[in-house]
Amino acid sequence: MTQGASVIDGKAFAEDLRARIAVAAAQFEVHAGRKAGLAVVLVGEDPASQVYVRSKGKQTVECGMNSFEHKLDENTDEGALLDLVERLNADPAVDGILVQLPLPAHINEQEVISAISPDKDVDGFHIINSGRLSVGLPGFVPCTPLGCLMLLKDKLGSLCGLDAVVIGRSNIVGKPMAALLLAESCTVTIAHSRTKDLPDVVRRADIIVAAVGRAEMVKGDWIKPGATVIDVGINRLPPSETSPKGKLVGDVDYASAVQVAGAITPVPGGVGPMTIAVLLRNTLVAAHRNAGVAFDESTL
Ligand SMILES: Nc1nc(=O)c2c([nH]1)NC[C@@H]1CN(c3ccc(C(=O)N[C@@H](CCC(=O)O)C(=O)O)cc3)C=[N+]21
Repeated sequence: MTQGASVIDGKAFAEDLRARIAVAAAQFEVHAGRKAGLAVVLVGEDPASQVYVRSKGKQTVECGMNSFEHKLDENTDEGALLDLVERLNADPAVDGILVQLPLPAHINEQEVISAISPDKDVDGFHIINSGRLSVGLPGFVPCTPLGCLMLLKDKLGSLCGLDAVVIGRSNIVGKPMAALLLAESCTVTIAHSRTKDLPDVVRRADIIVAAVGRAEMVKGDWIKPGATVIDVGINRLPPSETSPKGKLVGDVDYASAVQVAGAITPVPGGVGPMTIAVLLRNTLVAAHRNAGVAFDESTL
C-alpha cells in the first residue's frame, strides 16, 4: 500500500489568491478612481443559492471591490430579468455580471446568458467566451475549471504530455476543463454517463477531474497509483446519525481514493472555495480591461 495522497488545500490556495486580488484591487482603485464592481443576480429563494450569493458578496467586499446584489422574485418574468441585465451592461460601475444558475423553469437560461455583455461575463458562460476559449483567444474562462487548473499547475508544474480524464461534459465544467487541459498539452479524454468501461478509462489517467454530480462514484481502485485527483462534485448525503444535516461529499470516494492517489482535493475545502476566488479574479481582470487600465493578468 502506498503512503497515501497529499491533500490539496483549495481553501488555503483561495485565501492566498484573494489576498493578491485585494492588493491589485487597491491599485486598480488608485488608477481608475473607482472600485471594481461585481453584480450578482439571484432569482427566487433557493436556500443553497442564497448561501453562495452571501459568501460571494462578503468576499467581494473583503477584496476591496463593490458588490451589487439584485434579488428578484421567483415569479419574475424573463423580460424583467433581461431589462435588468441590459441596465447592468450599461452601468459603468459594474465590471462583472453573474446571474446565479439554475434559473426558474419559466426562464430560458441561454437567452439570459446571451444577453450579458461578453466583456462583463465573468462566469465565462457566454458563447463568445466559450468560442474564445476553444480557439485560444483571450476572454473569460469559467471559474470552476480555471480554479481546478490553478490547483493542478501549482501541484504538478507543467502538465505537458500528461493523460487527463475529465468525467462530465457540462458546458460549465467538463467542456471548458477539457479545453484548458488541451491548451496545456495534455492528452484529454472526456468521459461521461454513457462511457463504456469507465473504470478502465479512468485508470489510464495521470490527472482525473470528476464533475459528474454523482456522490462518491469514482472509487480508489479506478485510480492509477500516484495520479492527481480533482473532485468538483458537491453532493449532500441523506441525514444520518453522525451527520444530522447530511454529509457533504464529492464525486470521488475519498476514503478509498486517498489511499491510491498522489494528490487529491477534499470536499469541502477543495475546488469550491477556488470557484469564488476565481470569480473575483475574473471581475478584477474585467475591470482593468473595461477601464483601459494596464494590468499583467498572469500575476493572478
Ligand atoms: N452563474 C453561476 N455561477 C456559479 O459559479 C454558480 C452558480 N451560478 N450557481 C451555483 C453554483 C455553486 N457554486 C459554488 C461555489 C462555491 C462553493 C463553495 O465554496 N463550497 C465550499 C463549502 C460548501 C458548503 O459548506 O456548503 C467548499 O466546497 O468547501 C460551492 C458552490 C457556484 N455556482
